[in-house]
Amino acid sequence: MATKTVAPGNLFIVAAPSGAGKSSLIRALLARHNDGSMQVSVSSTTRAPRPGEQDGVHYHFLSVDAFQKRIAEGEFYEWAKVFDNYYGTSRSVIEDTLQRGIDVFLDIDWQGAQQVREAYPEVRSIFIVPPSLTALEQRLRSRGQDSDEVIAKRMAKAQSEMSHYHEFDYLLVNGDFDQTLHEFEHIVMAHRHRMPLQQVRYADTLKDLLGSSAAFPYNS
Ligand SMILES: Nc1ncnc2c1ncn2[C@@H]1O[C@H](COP(=O)(O)OP(=O)(O)OP(=O)(O)O)[C@@H](O)[C@H]1O
Ligand SMILES: Nc1nc2c(ncn2[C@@H]2O[C@H](COP(=O)(O)O)[C@@H](O)[C@H]2O)c(=O)[nH]1
Repeated sequence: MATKTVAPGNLFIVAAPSGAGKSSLIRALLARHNDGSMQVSVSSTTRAPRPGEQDGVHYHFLSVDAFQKRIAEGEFYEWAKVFDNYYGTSRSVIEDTLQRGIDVFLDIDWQGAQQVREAYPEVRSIFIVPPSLTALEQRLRSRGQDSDEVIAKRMAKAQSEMSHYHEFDYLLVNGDFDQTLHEFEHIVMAHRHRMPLQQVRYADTLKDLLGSSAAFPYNS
């Protein structure tokens, strides 16, 4: 019997200065598409878990020795040192997941994004910025999970991280969360269905105008 071939999934990078809201946006998008068609990659890190973070769910928490051993064994698709800790994406998980036709989101920094673009030119990358530095600091504080020292370190790095925005395919300003989520979803759906962004943006209007004859795979 012939085996059914599955079109590979799409790979997306979502990067932002810490606290701009990329994890929240990915989480919200996945909640809207909870049919198993998309997944966020669980990175490995040497950072200490935050309160409530679970090993294998939020990150795979590793010692520095274990992380370096994995670097030497070529287990990471990309890795980088961010805020004095190592972070990396598992090669086998990404390749297997894409192979099964599932879209994968990488919540990674600009250094990792550069490595992924080299390895996988088809990747689409989205950069998220906050509406202001004041809002960024407020978000880091309201998240309530990092010490003043950690927040100061992340704020000190924010502008140099944002200077890489032009390396990305799309830029989103995360002011109003729901609005940004909509824009994020439009980008993802346009890429997934190989449609021009405008066509996906006007999906609801076209559905109203054309009714059931509008062949839209996109449910907003
Ligand atoms: N548009 C928004 N308006 C107000 N608050 C927001 C918005 N988007 C996200 N937040 C809040 O900002 C905080 C930081 O968001 P989140 O953890 O998603 O950031 P992040 O970019 O993933 O940070 P990190 O890189 O440190 O993981 C959270 O408390 C989140 O609820
Ligand atoms: N290059 C990579 N960067 C990563 C990865 N996983 C997370 N990150 C980035 O690190 C910072 C800090 O994250 P936090 O959880 O400590 O707040 C943030 O910019 C993440 O996007 C990774 O696998 N590779």
